[in-house]
Amino acid sequence: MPMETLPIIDFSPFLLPTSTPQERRDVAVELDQACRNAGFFYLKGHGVPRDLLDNIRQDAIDFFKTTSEEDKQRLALKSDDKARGYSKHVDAEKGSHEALDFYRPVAPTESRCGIGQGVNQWPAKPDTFRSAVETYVDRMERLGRAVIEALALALGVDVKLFVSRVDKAFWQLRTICYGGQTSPVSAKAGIGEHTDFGILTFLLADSTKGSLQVRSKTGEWMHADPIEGAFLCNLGDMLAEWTRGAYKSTAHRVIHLSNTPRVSIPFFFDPNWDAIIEPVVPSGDEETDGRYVGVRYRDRYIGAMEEALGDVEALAV
Ligand SMILES: O=C(O)CCC(=O)C(=O)O
Ligand SMILES: [Fe+2]
Repeated sequence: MPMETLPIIDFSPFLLPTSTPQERRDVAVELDQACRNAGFFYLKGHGVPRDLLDNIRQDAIDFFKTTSEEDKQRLALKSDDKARGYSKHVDAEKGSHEALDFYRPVAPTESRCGIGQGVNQWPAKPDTFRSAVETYVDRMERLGRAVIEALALALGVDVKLFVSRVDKAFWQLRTICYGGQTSPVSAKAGIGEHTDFGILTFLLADSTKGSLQVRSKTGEWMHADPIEGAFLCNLGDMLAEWTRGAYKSTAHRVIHLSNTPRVSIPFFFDPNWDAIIEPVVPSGDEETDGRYVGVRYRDRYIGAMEEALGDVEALAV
């Protein structure tokens, strides 16, 4: 299936204070359609300044290009939190990659930290990395809330209720590097087929084509190449839960075959750590109703992380 089948949505009329209610509604309807059909769309006119995108992308590229193994290991995930820091995922079948991950800080609730609880570990170099991440995250949280408002408008549900579940979003910012493939291919670079488990993912990536693939409605894999200046967005399992499956949390994977590395930066806009995610749309279909009974986001997150951590090579204590 050609790439054009993923919709490209201009979000600017929703953000502009001068837009009419109808113009805002039109954007909301476009988003709603994309969420019901592909579960993936490109978002342009998002209002995140270009220099913020360029800065974080360049710092992430520089980090992976110049950081020694020793310095990476100093940033390795801590054994309690298991979330924030550097990790190398090695999986011969699904593909391998390395990542430096940042999360909303969460204070430990018990005497010792648990999974997902802790503070970020910042690399010393590039020295602009921390401010690039913090400025970017601040803007991305605003964008995430604005998209949620648009979806609430389209779904005809209480905006305040929707926003109250994401106003302290447990965001995750991953910086990922897929190694360049040598010939013959030694360790396959990539990430196995999965759905994201949060609400919305906003992907920023370098210009590499042909690596990220999305499962289409008919079950075929299609490439989702970057469009400069636009985010590639997809929905996570929590949004499917909210809408009783009307919105699709679509499977995707990365198979990176190029001989140069690829750097990608997904921003995961997830619910508040303690949010209970219950469907917000009325039930209608007796067959599917039983499947959407509500989940506590934190429980879902911890379950998903325990599974994902199976292929992490080393954890620091
Ligand atoms: O690297 C990419 O393009 C996608 C990464 C991804 O799907 C994920 O981290 O959940
Ligand atoms: Fe993903």
